Amino acid sequence: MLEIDQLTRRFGDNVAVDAISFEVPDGQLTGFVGGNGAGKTTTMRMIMGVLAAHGGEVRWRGHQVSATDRRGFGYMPEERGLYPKQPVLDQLVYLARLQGRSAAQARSAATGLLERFDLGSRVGDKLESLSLGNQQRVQIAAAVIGEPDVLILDEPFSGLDPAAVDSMVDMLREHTLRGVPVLFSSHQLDLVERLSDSLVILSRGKVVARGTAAELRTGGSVRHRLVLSYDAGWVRGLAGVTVVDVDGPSALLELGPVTTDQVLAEALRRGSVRELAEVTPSIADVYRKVTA
Ligand SMILES: Nc1ncnc2c1ncn2[C@@H]1O[C@H](COP(=O)(O)OP(=O)(O)OP(=O)(O)O)[C@@H](O)[C@H]1O
Repeated sequence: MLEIDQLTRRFGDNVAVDAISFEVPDGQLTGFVGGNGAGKTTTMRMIMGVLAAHGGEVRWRGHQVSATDRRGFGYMPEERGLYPKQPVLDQLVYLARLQGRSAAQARSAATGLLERFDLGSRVGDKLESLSLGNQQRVQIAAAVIGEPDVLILDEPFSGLDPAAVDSMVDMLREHTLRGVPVLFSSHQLDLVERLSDSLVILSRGKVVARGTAAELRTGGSVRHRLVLSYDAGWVRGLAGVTVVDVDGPSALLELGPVTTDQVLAEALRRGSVRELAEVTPSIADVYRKVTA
């Protein structure tokens, strides 16, 4: 398990990452979400040691992470790490050699990955000659080629079409099955909800929510949608109810001490009721609420 404990980073007066703590459990895909400037890239850079922390620490398997540990971490940086003007195969072979593979092993691992990503015919091409989506695949290949102990991926899915996302996720799942903790950042909440075993939501340098998608969805107050055959404005005066929204005959409510039976009875007393149902918030709803 990778543990982030009270990690802090300032740039001048700006506290970009403010004493954040969370875990990236073994064998899990942890989605790291937050708006522009929330501090995701800065956190990942501190995890990788490319940026110094001003407080807190990163622990790997219970001890403070060392440079040697980090050599076993696969990293896809925001600025992407590969050389645009070099052939893709050569770059992957070079990286695998740095991880201690023999020339033959490195070549076979690199070729295997490129073939898997449908780039078998492009191995000799310069990176910059590939489409952006294919460049992205090669960047991900570079992060995983050393069979890393940990994977830190900054926006790995940006620019990928849905089929490419699925094939990347299948590949990442092979690493989580080996027990590897994977932390990936993304702005695509639907994707994060679908892929992640757990989520960490960052806002203005602080962790504002974390847990599985199910925990986050049900952790907040449960809401109910009430749809009437007449105007729902009267619910504003109903004791024990917080009115989130009223739009003509429909209302979104958070029930306090009052029960659904009581709301239903009151609504029926006034006219007919079309619907009273519990509403499960989406991760996007949860995100909007915790980052507001
Ligand atoms: N090298 C730097 N010098 C000064 N300020 C920086 C530097 N790097 C990041 N920051 C600031 O730190 C804050 C966090 O930025 P960071 O890039 O970590 O956010 P992010 O969540 O990755 O955003 P995005 O989703 O836009 O990539 C921002 O206010 C940013 O301007």
